[in-house]
Amino acid sequence: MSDENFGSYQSEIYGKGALMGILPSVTTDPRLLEEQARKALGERSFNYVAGGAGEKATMDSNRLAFRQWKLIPRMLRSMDGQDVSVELFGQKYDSPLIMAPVGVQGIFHEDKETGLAQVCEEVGVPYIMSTAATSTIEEVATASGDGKRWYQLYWPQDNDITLSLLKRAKASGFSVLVVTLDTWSLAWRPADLDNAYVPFLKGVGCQVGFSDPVFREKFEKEAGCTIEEDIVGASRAWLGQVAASGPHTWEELAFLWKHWDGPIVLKGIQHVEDAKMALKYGCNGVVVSNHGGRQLDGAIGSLDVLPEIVDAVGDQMTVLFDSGVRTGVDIIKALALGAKAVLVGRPVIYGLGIDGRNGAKQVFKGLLADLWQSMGLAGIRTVAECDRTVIRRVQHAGDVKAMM
Ligand SMILES: Cc1cc2nc3c(=O)[nH]c(=O)nc-3n(C[C@H](O)[C@H](O)[C@H](O)COP(=O)(O)O)c2cc1C
Ligand SMILES: O=C(O)C(=O)c1ccccc1
Repeated sequence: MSDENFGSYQSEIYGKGALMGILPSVTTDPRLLEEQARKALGERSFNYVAGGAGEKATMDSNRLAFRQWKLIPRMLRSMDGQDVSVELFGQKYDSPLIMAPVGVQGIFHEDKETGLAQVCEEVGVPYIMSTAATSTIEEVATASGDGKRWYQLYWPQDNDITLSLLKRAKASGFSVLVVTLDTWSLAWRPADLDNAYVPFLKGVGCQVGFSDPVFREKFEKEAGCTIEEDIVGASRAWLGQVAASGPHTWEELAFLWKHWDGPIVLKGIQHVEDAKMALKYGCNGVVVSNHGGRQLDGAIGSLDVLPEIVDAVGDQMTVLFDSGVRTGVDIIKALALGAKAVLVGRPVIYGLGIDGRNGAKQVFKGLLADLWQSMGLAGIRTVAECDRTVIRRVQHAGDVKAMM
Protein backbone atom coordinates (compact mmCIF):
# COMPACT_ATOMS: atom_id res chain seq x y z
CA MET A 1 0.00 0.00 0.00
CA SER A 2 1.28 3.46 -0.87
CA ASP A 3 1.87 5.89 1.96
CA GLU A 4 0.86 8.81 -0.26
CA ASN A 5 -1.50 11.20 1.48
CA PHE A 6 -2.47 14.84 1.29
CA GLY A 7 0.59 15.70 3.37
CA SER A 8 2.93 14.28 0.68
CA TYR A 9 2.60 17.51 -1.29
CA GLN A 10 4.94 19.16 1.20
CA SER A 11 7.80 16.71 0.50
CA GLU A 12 7.00 16.95 -3.21
CA ILE A 13 7.62 20.71 -3.10
CA TYR A 14 10.87 20.35 -1.15
CA GLY A 15 12.00 17.47 -3.37
CA LYS A 16 11.32 19.23 -6.66
CA GLY A 17 12.92 22.43 -5.42
CA ALA A 18 16.03 20.94 -3.87
CA LEU A 19 16.71 18.24 -6.47
CA MET A 20 15.42 19.82 -9.67
CA GLY A 21 15.30 23.53 -8.94
CA ILE A 22 11.57 23.67 -9.68
CA LEU A 23 9.65 25.99 -7.37
CA PRO A 24 5.88 26.35 -7.03
CA SER A 25 4.51 28.91 -9.51
CA VAL A 26 1.89 29.99 -6.95
CA THR A 27 3.03 31.17 -3.54
CA THR A 28 2.33 28.82 -0.66
CA ASP A 29 1.96 31.82 1.67
CA PRO A 30 -1.73 32.68 2.08
CA ARG A 31 -0.80 36.26 2.97
CA LEU A 32 1.01 36.78 -0.36
CA LEU A 33 -1.45 35.06 -2.66
CA GLU A 34 -3.73 38.02 -3.28
CA GLU A 35 -0.78 40.26 -4.16
CA GLN A 36 0.57 37.69 -6.61
CA ALA A 37 -2.87 37.52 -8.24
CA ARG A 38 -3.00 41.31 -8.47
CA LYS A 39 0.17 41.22 -10.58
CA ALA A 40 -1.09 38.40 -12.80
CA LEU A 41 -4.63 39.61 -13.46
CA GLY A 42 -5.91 42.68 -15.25
CA GLU A 43 -7.00 45.47 -12.91
CA ARG A 44 -10.71 45.01 -13.47
CA SER A 45 -10.85 41.25 -13.08
CA PHE A 46 -8.58 41.45 -10.01
CA ASN A 47 -10.87 44.04 -8.45
CA TYR A 48 -13.86 41.86 -9.23
CA VAL A 49 -12.56 38.84 -7.36
CA ALA A 50 -10.73 40.58 -4.53
CA GLY A 51 -13.41 43.18 -3.96
CA GLY A 52 -16.17 43.22 -1.43
CA ALA A 53 -19.24 45.21 -0.59
CA GLY A 54 -19.07 48.70 0.92
CA GLU A 55 -16.05 49.39 3.09
CA LYS A 56 -15.25 45.65 3.26
CA ALA A 57 -16.19 45.57 6.95
CA THR A 58 -17.69 42.10 6.58
CA MET A 59 -14.62 40.80 4.74
CA ASP A 60 -12.56 41.99 7.72
CA SER A 61 -15.02 40.44 10.19
CA ASN A 62 -14.74 37.11 8.38
CA ARG A 63 -10.99 37.02 8.93
CA LEU A 64 -11.14 38.43 12.42
CA ALA A 65 -13.63 35.75 13.42
CA PHE A 66 -11.06 33.07 12.53
CA ARG A 67 -8.35 34.85 14.50
CA GLN A 68 -10.43 34.70 17.69
CA TRP A 69 -10.24 30.92 17.83
CA LYS A 70 -7.05 29.10 18.82
CA LEU A 71 -6.29 25.40 18.61
CA ILE A 72 -5.09 23.52 21.68
CA PRO A 73 -2.82 20.74 20.40
CA ARG A 74 -2.49 17.27 21.96
CA MET A 75 0.76 15.25 22.07
CA LEU A 76 1.91 11.61 21.91
CA ARG A 77 -1.14 10.48 20.01
CA SER A 78 -0.90 7.93 17.24
CA MET A 79 -1.76 9.27 13.82
CA ASP A 80 -2.12 5.79 12.33
CA GLY A 81 -5.10 5.76 10.05
CA GLN A 82 -5.28 9.54 9.83
CA ASP A 83 -8.26 10.24 7.61
CA VAL A 84 -9.85 13.49 6.46
CA SER A 85 -12.68 11.96 4.44
CA VAL A 86 -16.27 12.97 5.17
CA GLU A 87 -19.75 11.79 4.28
CA LEU A 88 -22.17 14.35 2.88
CA PHE A 89 -25.71 13.52 1.80
CA GLY A 90 -24.91 9.80 1.82
CA GLN A 91 -21.82 10.14 -0.41
CA LYS A 92 -18.20 9.76 0.64
CA TYR A 93 -15.80 12.63 -0.12
CA ASP A 94 -11.99 12.47 0.15
CA SER A 95 -11.78 15.62 2.24
CA PRO A 96 -13.97 18.32 3.81
CA LEU A 97 -12.95 20.82 1.09
CA ILE A 98 -15.42 21.98 -1.57
CA MET A 99 -14.95 24.45 -4.45
CA ALA A 100 -17.33 27.36 -3.84
CA PRO A 101 -19.51 28.46 -6.74
CA VAL A 102 -17.73 31.37 -8.41
CA GLY A 103 -19.21 33.12 -11.43
CA VAL A 104 -17.48 34.37 -14.60
CA GLN A 105 -14.34 32.25 -14.25
CA GLY A 106 -13.45 33.08 -17.87
CA ILE A 107 -12.40 36.61 -16.85
CA PHE A 108 -9.60 35.15 -14.72
CA HIS A 109 -8.09 32.61 -17.12
CA GLU A 110 -8.92 30.96 -20.43
CA ASP A 111 -8.99 27.63 -18.57
CA LYS A 112 -12.23 28.94 -16.96
CA GLU A 113 -14.89 26.65 -15.42
CA THR A 114 -14.06 23.64 -17.56
CA GLY A 115 -10.39 23.74 -16.51
CA LEU A 116 -11.23 24.21 -12.86
CA ALA A 117 -13.82 21.43 -12.89
CA GLN A 118 -11.13 19.14 -14.33
CA VAL A 119 -8.68 20.13 -11.60
CA CYS A 120 -11.33 19.41 -8.97
CA GLU A 121 -11.76 15.94 -10.37
CA GLU A 122 -7.99 15.41 -10.20
CA VAL A 123 -7.71 16.51 -6.56
CA GLY A 124 -10.97 14.88 -5.43
CA VAL A 125 -12.73 18.11 -4.50
CA PRO A 126 -16.39 18.54 -5.49
CA TYR A 127 -16.94 21.38 -7.97
CA ILE A 128 -19.95 23.62 -7.44
CA MET A 129 -20.87 25.17 -10.76
CA SER A 130 -22.29 28.71 -10.71
CA THR A 131 -25.33 29.77 -12.72
CA ALA A 132 -23.24 32.84 -13.66
CA ALA A 133 -20.68 30.71 -15.50
CA THR A 134 -18.84 31.50 -18.72
CA SER A 135 -19.30 27.85 -19.76
CA THR A 136 -22.47 25.85 -20.23
CA ILE A 137 -23.79 23.22 -17.83
CA GLU A 138 -23.05 20.50 -20.37
CA GLU A 139 -19.48 21.70 -21.03
CA VAL A 140 -18.68 21.71 -17.30
CA ALA A 141 -20.16 18.23 -16.88
CA THR A 142 -18.00 16.86 -19.70
CA ALA A 143 -14.86 18.48 -18.25
CA SER A 144 -15.68 17.22 -14.76
CA GLY A 145 -15.86 13.62 -16.03
CA ASP A 146 -16.15 11.25 -13.08
CA GLY A 147 -15.67 14.11 -10.61
CA LYS A 148 -18.36 14.96 -8.10
CA ARG A 149 -20.29 18.06 -9.08
CA TRP A 150 -23.00 20.18 -7.50
CA TYR A 151 -25.07 22.87 -9.22
CA GLN A 152 -25.54 26.36 -7.74
CA LEU A 153 -28.80 27.95 -8.75
CA TYR A 154 -29.35 31.63 -9.15
CA TRP A 155 -33.07 31.13 -9.09
CA PRO A 156 -34.78 32.54 -12.22
CA GLN A 157 -38.05 34.44 -11.90
CA ASP A 158 -39.67 32.39 -14.65
CA ASN A 159 -40.58 28.85 -13.55
CA ASP A 160 -40.23 27.43 -17.06
CA ILE A 161 -36.61 28.59 -17.15
CA THR A 162 -35.93 27.29 -13.63
CA LEU A 163 -37.34 23.95 -14.62
CA SER A 164 -35.15 23.82 -17.70
CA LEU A 165 -31.99 24.55 -15.65
CA LEU A 166 -32.89 21.87 -13.11
CA LYS A 167 -33.46 19.34 -15.87
CA ARG A 168 -30.16 20.15 -17.55
CA ALA A 169 -28.24 19.98 -14.26
CA LYS A 170 -29.80 16.63 -13.39
CA ALA A 171 -29.19 15.21 -16.88
CA SER A 172 -25.55 16.35 -16.62
CA GLY A 173 -24.88 14.49 -13.38
CA PHE A 174 -24.96 17.33 -10.84
CA SER A 175 -25.98 15.63 -7.61
CA VAL A 176 -26.70 18.44 -5.12
CA LEU A 177 -28.65 21.64 -5.72
CA VAL A 178 -27.20 24.69 -3.94
CA VAL A 179 -29.64 27.59 -3.97
CA THR A 180 -27.96 30.93 -3.28
CA LEU A 181 -30.25 33.33 -1.45
CA ASP A 182 -28.07 36.33 -0.59
CA THR A 183 -27.49 37.68 -4.11
CA TRP A 184 -30.94 38.33 -5.52
CA SER A 185 -29.54 41.77 -6.32
CA LEU A 186 -25.90 42.83 -6.48
CA ALA A 187 -24.53 44.74 -3.51
CA TRP A 188 -22.85 48.15 -3.58
CA ARG A 189 -19.35 47.17 -4.68
CA PRO A 190 -17.14 50.27 -4.97
CA ALA A 191 -14.19 48.58 -6.70
CA ASP A 192 -16.44 47.52 -9.58
CA LEU A 193 -18.58 50.66 -9.56
CA ASP A 194 -15.56 52.93 -9.93
CA ASN A 195 -14.64 51.14 -13.18
CA ALA A 196 -18.30 50.58 -14.12
CA TYR A 197 -17.27 46.95 -14.50
CA VAL A 198 -20.04 44.42 -15.06
CA PRO A 199 -18.97 41.56 -17.31
CA PHE A 200 -22.56 40.32 -17.55
CA LEU A 201 -23.88 43.32 -19.47
CA LYS A 202 -21.92 42.15 -22.49
CA GLY A 203 -22.98 38.55 -22.13
CA VAL A 204 -19.93 37.33 -20.20
CA GLY A 205 -21.21 35.01 -17.46
CA CYS A 206 -24.57 34.51 -19.18
CA GLN A 207 -23.56 31.27 -20.94
CA VAL A 208 -25.90 29.11 -18.87
CA GLY A 209 -28.82 31.29 -19.93
CA PHE A 210 -27.75 31.79 -23.52
CA SER A 211 -27.44 28.03 -24.01
CA ASP A 212 -30.81 27.34 -22.44
CA PRO A 213 -33.47 26.35 -24.99
CA VAL A 214 -36.35 27.75 -22.93
CA PHE A 215 -34.67 31.11 -22.26
CA ARG A 216 -33.64 31.36 -25.93
CA GLU A 217 -37.12 30.73 -27.20
CA LYS A 218 -38.72 33.21 -24.81
CA PHE A 219 -36.14 35.88 -25.60
CA GLU A 220 -36.46 35.45 -29.35
CA LYS A 221 -40.22 35.66 -29.20
CA GLU A 222 -40.18 38.80 -27.09
CA ALA A 223 -37.27 40.61 -28.77
CA GLY A 224 -37.99 39.53 -32.34
CA CYS A 225 -34.33 38.69 -32.88
CA THR A 226 -31.78 36.09 -31.76
CA ILE A 227 -29.57 36.40 -28.68
CA GLU A 228 -26.52 36.76 -30.94
CA GLU A 229 -28.17 39.72 -32.73
CA ASP A 230 -28.74 41.57 -29.44
CA ILE A 231 -26.24 40.46 -26.82
CA VAL A 232 -26.82 43.49 -24.59
CA GLY A 233 -30.61 43.05 -24.64
CA ALA A 234 -30.28 39.33 -24.00
CA SER A 235 -27.86 39.94 -21.13
CA ARG A 236 -30.30 42.36 -19.54
CA ALA A 237 -33.09 39.83 -19.93
CA TRP A 238 -30.97 37.08 -18.35
CA LEU A 239 -29.86 39.32 -15.48
CA GLY A 240 -33.50 40.21 -14.94
CA GLN A 241 -34.15 36.51 -14.48
CA VAL A 242 -31.35 35.66 -12.08
CA ALA A 243 -30.00 38.73 -10.33
CA ALA A 244 -32.16 41.80 -10.45
CA SER A 245 -35.80 41.26 -9.78
CA GLY A 246 -36.58 40.62 -6.15
CA PRO A 247 -36.20 37.71 -3.76
CA HIS A 248 -38.17 34.51 -3.87
CA THR A 249 -40.01 33.37 -0.73
CA TRP A 250 -39.90 30.33 1.55
CA GLU A 251 -43.19 29.05 0.15
CA GLU A 252 -41.75 28.97 -3.36
CA LEU A 253 -39.23 26.31 -2.31
CA ALA A 254 -42.04 23.85 -2.97
CA PHE A 255 -41.46 24.40 -6.69
CA LEU A 256 -37.82 23.34 -6.40
CA TRP A 257 -38.75 20.29 -4.36
CA LYS A 258 -41.26 19.26 -6.97
CA HIS A 259 -38.66 19.32 -9.72
CA TRP A 260 -35.42 18.26 -8.01
CA ASP A 261 -35.16 14.84 -6.44
CA GLY A 262 -31.68 15.19 -4.90
CA PRO A 263 -30.47 17.10 -1.84
CA ILE A 264 -31.23 20.83 -1.68
CA VAL A 265 -28.88 23.15 0.20
CA LEU A 266 -29.55 26.83 0.92
CA LYS A 267 -26.49 29.08 0.64
CA GLY A 268 -26.20 32.42 2.39
CA ILE A 269 -27.76 31.55 5.75
CA GLN A 270 -26.56 33.68 8.70
CA HIS A 271 -29.56 33.88 11.04
CA VAL A 272 -30.38 30.95 13.27
CA GLU A 273 -34.11 31.42 12.57
CA ASP A 274 -33.44 31.10 8.81
CA ALA A 275 -31.56 27.87 9.46
CA LYS A 276 -34.63 26.62 11.30
CA MET A 277 -36.82 27.72 8.39
CA ALA A 278 -34.58 25.79 6.00
CA LEU A 279 -35.17 22.74 8.14
CA LYS A 280 -38.90 23.36 8.28
CA TYR A 281 -39.06 23.59 4.50
CA GLY A 282 -37.31 20.25 4.16
CA CYS A 283 -33.86 21.35 3.03
CA ASN A 284 -31.01 18.88 3.49
CA GLY A 285 -28.42 21.47 4.34
CA VAL A 286 -27.33 25.08 4.57
CA VAL A 287 -24.14 26.90 3.72
CA VAL A 288 -23.45 29.36 6.51
CA SER A 289 -22.04 32.11 4.31
CA ASN A 290 -22.07 35.86 3.80
CA HIS A 291 -20.83 35.47 0.23
CA GLY A 292 -17.26 36.24 1.26
CA GLY A 293 -18.31 39.75 2.35
CA ARG A 294 -19.40 40.63 -1.20
CA GLN A 295 -23.06 41.24 -0.40
CA LEU A 296 -24.36 42.91 2.79
CA ASP A 297 -21.51 44.97 4.19
CA GLY A 298 -21.59 45.31 7.96
CA ALA A 299 -23.04 41.81 8.24
CA ILE A 300 -21.60 39.67 11.01
CA GLY A 301 -18.54 37.48 10.38
CA SER A 302 -19.68 34.13 9.03
CA LEU A 303 -17.69 32.05 11.56
CA ASP A 304 -19.25 34.10 14.38
CA VAL A 305 -22.70 32.67 13.63
CA LEU A 306 -21.61 29.11 12.84
CA PRO A 307 -21.78 27.67 16.40
CA GLU A 308 -25.32 28.87 17.12
CA ILE A 309 -26.58 27.53 13.79
CA VAL A 310 -24.89 24.18 14.41
CA ASP A 311 -26.44 24.06 17.89
CA ALA A 312 -29.91 24.77 16.48
CA VAL A 313 -30.02 22.48 13.43
CA GLY A 314 -26.72 20.60 13.20
CA ASP A 315 -28.11 17.26 14.31
CA GLN A 316 -30.91 17.40 11.74
CA MET A 317 -29.28 18.83 8.64
CA THR A 318 -25.85 19.23 7.06
CA VAL A 319 -24.25 22.53 7.99
CA LEU A 320 -21.57 23.67 5.54
CA PHE A 321 -19.52 26.83 5.87
CA ASP A 322 -17.77 29.51 3.83
CA SER A 323 -16.41 33.05 3.87
CA GLY A 324 -12.84 33.79 4.81
CA VAL A 325 -11.25 30.33 4.74
CA ARG A 326 -7.59 30.83 3.79
CA THR A 327 -5.59 28.02 5.45
CA GLY A 328 -5.79 24.40 6.53
CA VAL A 329 -6.06 25.61 10.10
CA ASP A 330 -9.10 27.71 9.16
CA ILE A 331 -10.71 24.52 7.86
CA ILE A 332 -9.98 22.79 11.17
CA LYS A 333 -11.54 25.70 13.08
CA ALA A 334 -14.75 25.62 11.02
CA LEU A 335 -14.98 21.84 11.43
CA ALA A 336 -14.35 22.15 15.16
CA LEU A 337 -17.22 24.61 15.40
CA GLY A 338 -19.49 22.07 13.74
CA ALA A 339 -19.32 22.52 9.97
CA LYS A 340 -19.36 19.21 8.07
CA ALA A 341 -17.28 20.67 5.22
CA VAL A 342 -16.10 24.07 3.99
CA LEU A 343 -16.23 25.90 0.69
CA VAL A 344 -13.33 28.03 -0.48
CA GLY A 345 -13.64 30.75 -3.12
CA ARG A 346 -11.06 33.47 -3.73
CA PRO A 347 -7.80 31.57 -3.01
CA VAL A 348 -8.51 29.04 -5.76
CA ILE A 349 -9.50 31.78 -8.19
CA TYR A 350 -6.23 33.57 -7.41
CA GLY A 351 -4.40 30.35 -8.28
CA LEU A 352 -6.42 30.04 -11.49
CA GLY A 353 -5.61 33.64 -12.43
CA ILE A 354 -1.88 33.20 -11.72
CA ASP A 355 -1.29 29.93 -13.56
CA GLY A 356 -4.55 28.48 -14.88
CA ARG A 357 -5.31 24.87 -14.04
CA ASN A 358 -1.81 24.33 -12.73
CA GLY A 359 -2.18 27.29 -10.36
CA ALA A 360 -5.59 26.28 -9.05
CA LYS A 361 -4.29 22.76 -8.48
CA GLN A 362 -1.40 24.07 -6.39
CA VAL A 363 -3.81 26.03 -4.19
CA PHE A 364 -6.01 22.97 -3.59
CA LYS A 365 -3.03 20.72 -2.89
CA GLY A 366 -1.55 23.33 -0.56
CA LEU A 367 -4.77 23.73 1.42
CA LEU A 368 -5.18 19.97 1.72
CA ALA A 369 -1.55 19.46 2.74
CA ASP A 370 -1.82 22.23 5.33
CA LEU A 371 -5.03 20.67 6.65
CA TRP A 372 -3.40 17.25 6.86
CA GLN A 373 -0.19 18.45 8.52
CA SER A 374 -1.99 20.75 10.95
CA MET A 375 -4.46 18.08 12.04
CA GLY A 376 -1.51 15.81 12.73
CA LEU A 377 0.31 18.46 14.76
CA ALA A 378 -2.85 19.15 16.74
CA GLY A 379 -3.30 15.45 17.47
CA ILE A 380 -6.58 15.23 15.58
CA ARG A 381 -6.81 11.99 13.60
CA THR A 382 -10.19 12.30 11.89
CA VAL A 383 -12.79 14.91 11.02
CA ALA A 384 -15.09 13.36 13.64
CA GLU A 385 -12.46 14.07 16.31
CA CYS A 386 -12.42 17.69 15.25
CA ASP A 387 -14.85 19.07 17.81
CA ARG A 388 -15.08 21.91 20.29
CA THR A 389 -12.58 20.29 22.67
CA VAL A 390 -9.74 21.17 20.26
CA ILE A 391 -10.48 24.87 20.16
CA ARG A 392 -10.91 27.86 22.47
CA ARG A 393 -12.00 31.44 21.96
CA VAL A 394 -9.28 33.86 23.10
CA GLN A 395 -9.31 37.48 22.03
CA HIS A 396 -6.10 39.46 21.67
CA ALA A 397 -6.09 43.13 20.70
CA GLY A 398 -3.19 42.33 18.33
CA ASP A 399 -5.38 40.01 16.27
CA VAL A 400 -6.85 42.97 14.42
CA LYS A 401 -3.41 44.13 13.33
CA ALA A 402 -2.31 40.65 12.31
CA MET A 403 -5.16 39.98 9.89
CA MET A 404 -4.48 39.10 6.25
C1 LIG B 1 -15.50 36.35 -8.03
C2 LIG B 1 -16.55 35.68 -7.20
C3 LIG B 1 -17.74 35.28 -7.80
C4 LIG B 1 -18.70 34.61 -7.06
N1 LIG B 1 -19.81 34.14 -7.68
C5 LIG B 1 -20.71 33.42 -6.99
C6 LIG B 1 -21.79 32.80 -7.65
O1 LIG B 1 -21.93 32.89 -8.86
N2 LIG B 1 -22.68 32.12 -6.90
C7 LIG B 1 -22.55 31.99 -5.54
O2 LIG B 1 -23.40 31.37 -4.90
N3 LIG B 1 -21.52 32.54 -4.90
C8 LIG B 1 -20.59 33.24 -5.59
N4 LIG B 1 -19.51 33.75 -4.94
C9 LIG B 1 -19.37 33.55 -3.48
C10 LIG B 1 -18.63 32.24 -3.17
O3 LIG B 1 -19.40 31.11 -3.49
C11 LIG B 1 -18.28 32.13 -1.68
O4 LIG B 1 -19.44 32.30 -0.91
C12 LIG B 1 -17.24 33.13 -1.23
O5 LIG B 1 -16.28 33.37 -2.24
C13 LIG B 1 -16.57 32.58 0.02
O6 LIG B 1 -15.67 33.43 0.53
P1 LIG B 1 -14.08 33.37 0.24
O7 LIG B 1 -13.87 33.95 -1.12
O8 LIG B 1 -13.57 34.22 1.34
O9 LIG B 1 -13.65 31.91 0.33
C14 LIG B 1 -18.52 34.41 -5.66
C15 LIG B 1 -17.34 34.82 -5.06
C16 LIG B 1 -16.34 35.43 -5.81
C17 LIG B 1 -15.06 35.82 -5.13
O1 LIG C 1 -19.89 38.30 -7.86
C1 LIG C 1 -20.50 37.57 -7.08
O2 LIG C 1 -20.22 37.48 -5.88
C2 LIG C 1 -21.63 36.81 -7.56
O3 LIG C 1 -22.11 36.04 -6.82
C3 LIG C 1 -22.18 36.95 -8.88
C4 LIG C 1 -23.44 37.50 -9.03
C5 LIG C 1 -24.00 37.64 -10.29
C6 LIG C 1 -23.31 37.20 -11.38
C7 LIG C 1 -22.05 36.64 -11.22
C8 LIG C 1 -21.48 36.50 -9.97
